[in-house]
Amino acid sequence: MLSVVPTPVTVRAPSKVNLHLAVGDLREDGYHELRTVFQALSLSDEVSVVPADALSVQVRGADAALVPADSTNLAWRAAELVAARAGREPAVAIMIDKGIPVAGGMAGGSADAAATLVALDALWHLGLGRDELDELAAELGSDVPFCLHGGIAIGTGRGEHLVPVLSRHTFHWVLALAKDGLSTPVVFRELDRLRAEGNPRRVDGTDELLHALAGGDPHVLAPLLGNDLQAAALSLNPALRRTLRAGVEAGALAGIVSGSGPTCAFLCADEDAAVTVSAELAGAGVCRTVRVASGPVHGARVVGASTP
Ligand SMILES: C[C@@](CO)(OP(=O)(O)O)[C@H](O)COP(=O)(O)OP(=O)(O)OC[C@H]1O[C@@H](n2ccc(N)nc2=O)[C@H](O)[C@@H]1O
Ligand SMILES: Nc1ncnc2c1ncn2[C@@H]1O[C@H](COP(=O)(O)OP(=O)(O)O)[C@@H](O)[C@H]1O
Repeated sequence: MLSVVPTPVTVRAPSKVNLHLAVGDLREDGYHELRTVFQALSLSDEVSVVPADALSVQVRGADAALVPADSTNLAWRAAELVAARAGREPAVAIMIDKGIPVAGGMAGGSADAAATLVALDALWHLGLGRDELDELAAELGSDVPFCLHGGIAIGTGRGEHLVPVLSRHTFHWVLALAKDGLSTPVVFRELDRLRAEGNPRRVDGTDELLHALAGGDPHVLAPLLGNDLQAAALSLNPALRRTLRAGVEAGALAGIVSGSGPTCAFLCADEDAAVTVSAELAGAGVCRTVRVASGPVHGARVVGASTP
């Protein structure tokens, strides 16, 4: 008798860089009020789901050993959440192909959570609407809604309220991945400590930055990039100063810490410049490895229902 092998559904989800990240006050719920401009980058994860007897997570890729393969994995939590919403058992095997650095400030776990929501919506033919997916995403983490949407967006609240920003231009980046990750809550706490002690400089408004995005000239955009968490990430990992300097010396237009770090993101003039900067940075010995990426790219999206 022929047995039917289930076909996996595969979803690709992007990483992100915060072009602008203004951190406001600490709220009573333990989160900080944010205003941020996200851009989705081509460095991405792929998540495949297939029916199974019980829920499981497997992770592949260079950083796989750093990712929990249990119920603390954000993809696992996303599967439980969609299953509860659909009133069914989360009986799926989840395979994560990791391209996004772990604990790097590039929303890797959030990308996997967003990808799992989209994959299970497709696998189980749930027909969840945008609003429902957004609501589930926001329950999973502050960055998950953006990983669903992709593109460029302004995020407010704890980052989950999104307004899309239209841009017809592609920007080219080099990412310097660090040896060790930084914990997001620890970086926010360090910023609170620095602010209690003194008055670290805060980023300006976003008007000029949004204008520069519309114009598409990376030379205009470069000096407008800013991140309030950068001072905290540098305080916890002072070696990042050297990485930031090396990227600019290698020819990048500007370098910033991505989100809570420690990945450093360098904006380059064009694709050729990004390749040159990445080669120089790789040889400078200031980071674990380098990647070239571009953005904006789309959010979590089905890329295949392939035969295994
Ligand atoms: C800083 C940012 C910038 O985009 O991203 P990363 O650099 O970590 O990727 C985000 O705000 C991170 O979002 P995400 O990683 O989803 O964080 P969550 O799981 O929601 O929160 C983890 C912890 O970070 C702190 N947190 C997060 C968001 C926020 N607006 N204020 C906070 O203080 C809280 O201590 C919270 O418990
Ligand atoms: N699917 C996942 N991918 C990566 N990390 C995950 C995942 N699920 C849970 N984690 C945990 O979340 C932590 C933060 O990871 P990540 O989302 O990559 O970084 P960041 O919050 O800096 O963007 C990791 O150290 C890991 O323990």
